[in-house]
Amino acid sequence: MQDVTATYYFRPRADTTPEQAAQAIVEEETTGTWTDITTTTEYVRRLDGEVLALEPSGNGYVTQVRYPAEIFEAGNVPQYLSVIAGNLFGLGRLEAVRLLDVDFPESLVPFKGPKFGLEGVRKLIGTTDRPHVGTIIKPKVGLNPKDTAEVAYRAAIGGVDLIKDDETLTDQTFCPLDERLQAVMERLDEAKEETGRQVLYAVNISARADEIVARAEHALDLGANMLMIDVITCGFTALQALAEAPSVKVPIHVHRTMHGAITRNPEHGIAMRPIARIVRMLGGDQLHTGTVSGKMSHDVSELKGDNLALTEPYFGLEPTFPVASGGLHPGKVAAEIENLGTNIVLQAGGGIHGHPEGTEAGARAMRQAVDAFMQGISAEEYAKEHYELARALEKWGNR
Ligand SMILES: O=C(COP(=O)(O)O)[C@H](O)[C@H](O)COP(=O)(O)O
Ligand SMILES: [Mg+2]
Repeated sequence: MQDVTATYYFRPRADTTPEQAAQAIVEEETTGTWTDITTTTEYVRRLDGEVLALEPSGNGYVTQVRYPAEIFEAGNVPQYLSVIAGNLFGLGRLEAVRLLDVDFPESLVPFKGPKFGLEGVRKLIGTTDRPHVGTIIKPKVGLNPKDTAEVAYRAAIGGVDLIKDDETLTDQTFCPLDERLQAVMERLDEAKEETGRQVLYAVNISARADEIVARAEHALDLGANMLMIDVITCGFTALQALAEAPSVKVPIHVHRTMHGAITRNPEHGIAMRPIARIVRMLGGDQLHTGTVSGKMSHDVSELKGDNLALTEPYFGLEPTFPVASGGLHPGKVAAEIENLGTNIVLQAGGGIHGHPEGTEAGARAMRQAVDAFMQGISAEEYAKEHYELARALEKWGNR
């Protein structure tokens, strides 16, 4: 397809037929408006949209529509979104509408994608096939730089591959970014001397758009080996600016805080799928897409498709490493890997720092749960000879 196709679920208002509703979407987003107009000339007609398919689904309908590629400005993602996910959400003739997926032609994917991606991050850590284990420093706010670094050190000694800031921690006075980053990197160097393993630390540089690249460069000067961005609150182009900056030579970890306002309602909003595609196009090396068993609301079949969108061949772009996070602990590891496969970053905040014997033991327990799965042994069985895992299962159970 040379053009863009988008798939929507919708429920029409009582006085509107499904055909009229689908047509209202394509007209609003292409050449039409609510009434006939006198300014449409013949040459404009080639930019009309088209309803390609329409069928009943659940309480409403699913439609696939075609938007001519020419109405898009290549490379301008805010403009893409204004078409595929713009005014249509407010149309009164639709009681609810949800963008499920979008398919762009190659001409509209002039992006370079992830600089590292799944394989690049694996190379940095030195893994080939096992899931990565990450931790979010908890409490999410409050610790000073020294204590943050101590928690990071403990997690690194315990065996995590990745340590990250939480989404609300940026550069507040209780834990200034410079001090925190320097302290954490120093302690991670210390851990490396002891274990020989380099651990990534994703420092959250989320900030106003016109400052984010400078903040990233400053963090890199201070030794950052990974950057983190809250992509929905910062905006997609903030990610693009970071990923495309020649000075940014470390992977970018993408958190999706606020996505629930957009993705969660099964009848209205934007599914995670288009967001995942856009984050990959714009250069996110790792992206949160959710868990099958964690604390955040989730839909397993959508999640599997979202992770596929991050990893399947797509115009030669590197795959983005999917991240499962939110309410995970060692007892949940097997279910996550069974459903999501081994190309996954499994993150635990509470599930590591809540271990009865502390962060280091918590990190060991998570790694042991992954090792057990990779060896085809149940967590319960493995726990018989792995004390930290046993303690974790005792506290949280094995599911
Ligand atoms: O801090 C956490 C999880 O902490 P914990 O491990 O203590 O629950 C993340 O912000 C959530 O994963 C976000 O959810 P999502 O990944 O779905 O965006
Ligand atoms: Mg968080």
